[in-house]
Amino acid sequence: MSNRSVVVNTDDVETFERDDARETPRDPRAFGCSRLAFRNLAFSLRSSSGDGSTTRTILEPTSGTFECGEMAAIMGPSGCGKTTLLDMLSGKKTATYTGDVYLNGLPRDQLFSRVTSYVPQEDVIPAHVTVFEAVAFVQELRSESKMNQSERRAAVDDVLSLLGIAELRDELVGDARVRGISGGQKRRVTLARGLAGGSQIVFADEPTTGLSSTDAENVSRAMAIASRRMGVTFVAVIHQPRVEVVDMFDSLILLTSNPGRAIYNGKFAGAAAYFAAAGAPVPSKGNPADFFLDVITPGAKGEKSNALATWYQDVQRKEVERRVDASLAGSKRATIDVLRETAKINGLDPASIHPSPIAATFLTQLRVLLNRNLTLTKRNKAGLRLRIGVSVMQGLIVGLAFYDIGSKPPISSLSFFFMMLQMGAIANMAIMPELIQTRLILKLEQADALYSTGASIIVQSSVNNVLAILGNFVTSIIMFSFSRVSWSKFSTVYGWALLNFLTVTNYLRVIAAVAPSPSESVQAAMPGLLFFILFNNFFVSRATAPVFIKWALYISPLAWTIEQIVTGVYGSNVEVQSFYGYDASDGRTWTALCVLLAEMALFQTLEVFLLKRSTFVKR
Ligand SMILES: Nc1ncnc2c1ncn2[C@@H]1O[C@H](COP(=O)(O)OP(=O)(O)OP(=O)(O)O)[C@@H](O)[C@H]1O
Repeated sequence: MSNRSVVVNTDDVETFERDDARETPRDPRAFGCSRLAFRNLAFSLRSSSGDGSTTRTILEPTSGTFECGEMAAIMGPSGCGKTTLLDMLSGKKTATYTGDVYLNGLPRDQLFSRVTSYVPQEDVIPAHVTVFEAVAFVQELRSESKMNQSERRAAVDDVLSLLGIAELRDELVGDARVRGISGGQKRRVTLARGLAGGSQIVFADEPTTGLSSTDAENVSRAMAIASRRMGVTFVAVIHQPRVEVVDMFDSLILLTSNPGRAIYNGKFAGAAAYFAAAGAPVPSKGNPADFFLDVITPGAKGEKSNALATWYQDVQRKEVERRVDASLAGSKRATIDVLRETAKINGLDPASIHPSPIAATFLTQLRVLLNRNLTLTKRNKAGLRLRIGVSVMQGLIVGLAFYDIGSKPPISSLSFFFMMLQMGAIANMAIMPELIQTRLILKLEQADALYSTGASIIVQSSVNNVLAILGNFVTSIIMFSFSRVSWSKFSTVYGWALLNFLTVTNYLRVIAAVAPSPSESVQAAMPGLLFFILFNNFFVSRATAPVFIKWALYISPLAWTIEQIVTGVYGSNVEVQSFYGYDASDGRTWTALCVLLAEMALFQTLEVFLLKRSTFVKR
């Protein structure tokens, strides 16, 4: 539960010794505590070629258990299925697999993500938030209790201290372009986010990979402290660990590859004796983890992977099955009961814990997301400057090209109005890459049940739309001033241009919802934009369009917008009327308004639908 108050000293991490980790007393009840069991988790890939379909086994059926507060490592050679096993355990695997996972004696339910969190290999945190804000964001959204600001701050500071990053609280997280904290520190921030959410089980994919040995040790030490003090269970995929890192773990699942199979599944402390009994004694010198990996890596000198896999089946498998049976025979608690029990222990009203996969109410989700979005926008000064600069430049270039067009015959100002609409579409294309980049963060956060797709779309589209509208307004004002078209026409022209702008924006957001990458999004948007641009009552009008394609003019937002601008500005001009093939009495203002609003709503709905369905993070 997030109202946990972890009493630690800031220098805990420095003074923390390995033996402390094992002996530090903990009271898991206050923090909530869950156990996990899994039976026969297996994953295969089917592929069809000319000779029919073939199946490649990635991981053979594997079972095991994790007790409350256990530090469990999953190790093995590259490609043996470590991440696959972690993803299946955490419920993050998107591909089909077989086997079962049980939480507290019952099959995983839809509240599983309220008591677990997943720390991915990459640290996906917005660059412009501070370390404190990054952690507070998760804490606030996953919090089960109503805390005031200072309690909240204290709870976040506790977690930062626990992970030894309290002194970084006001530093920006950063990325390749924004100066921020180091890779090892960022790993600890990601772990802090996992813990701040009150997770009882944290799944971590290679939390120490790519770090200096000191950083790797600090990260695993931080996990060990959280595990002992808060009863958090860690299941972590570990690569080539140093002795100091290995020593933090209680248990080990060793897998070999081709295909992925279990070699060992038990206490770390018992592994050496087990390997000795299996005919692979651990040398007295050196890191036992290195030895285990050497001896189970197919192709490595002296490896015994097949013999050890057979040994596992003959000797240890039954014992592991018995552990699974015992775990399933123990007390059975549904996740909602676990959450409510923990709430009660912490002095909260259990009835206030609602059985939804997302802990925060919709209003809280909106508020927290809006706060972050505004903060990020304010801090990204370079981005803001670019937006303003581009808007002004666009206005100046088009304005100069159409200088004094207002004093020319009406028919010649049509291309000016058309360009005004075009500018909106171009400005929108520029923000698509940004939309797609933030989409990855949103998707990962949604997978951790921090907030709903609906809440993120509402906040993201409103903040983006306000900025885009402001930029478009600046461009339009500059263009209009240069054109010297009468200002009395501005509200008509700009009003319709704005509606068109929002419709096209929503169309582009649909594309951004499904496009695999920023560059592909621009390509994918082209056919639709071309359609709008071509069937716009300007290049192709009702007077000139072939009969079989006239319908296009009835669904293109640009066609309706240009018609309304032209009838609004030059309604009684005969030359304009004959060019377009309508007369001023057509007066289809309400129809145009309804078409544009309906398309806007349709695109918005499509975006929500597609974002909910699509899995950008394929596992
Ligand atoms: N959804 C999937 N679709 C296709 N292949 C997959 C999928 N999931 C896993 N694999 C394949 O299964 C194999 C094992 O992958 P996994 O990431 O679990 O291995 P690993 O032991 O974690 O490897 P490494 O240590 O190199 O990260 C790889 O060949 C991977 O490409």
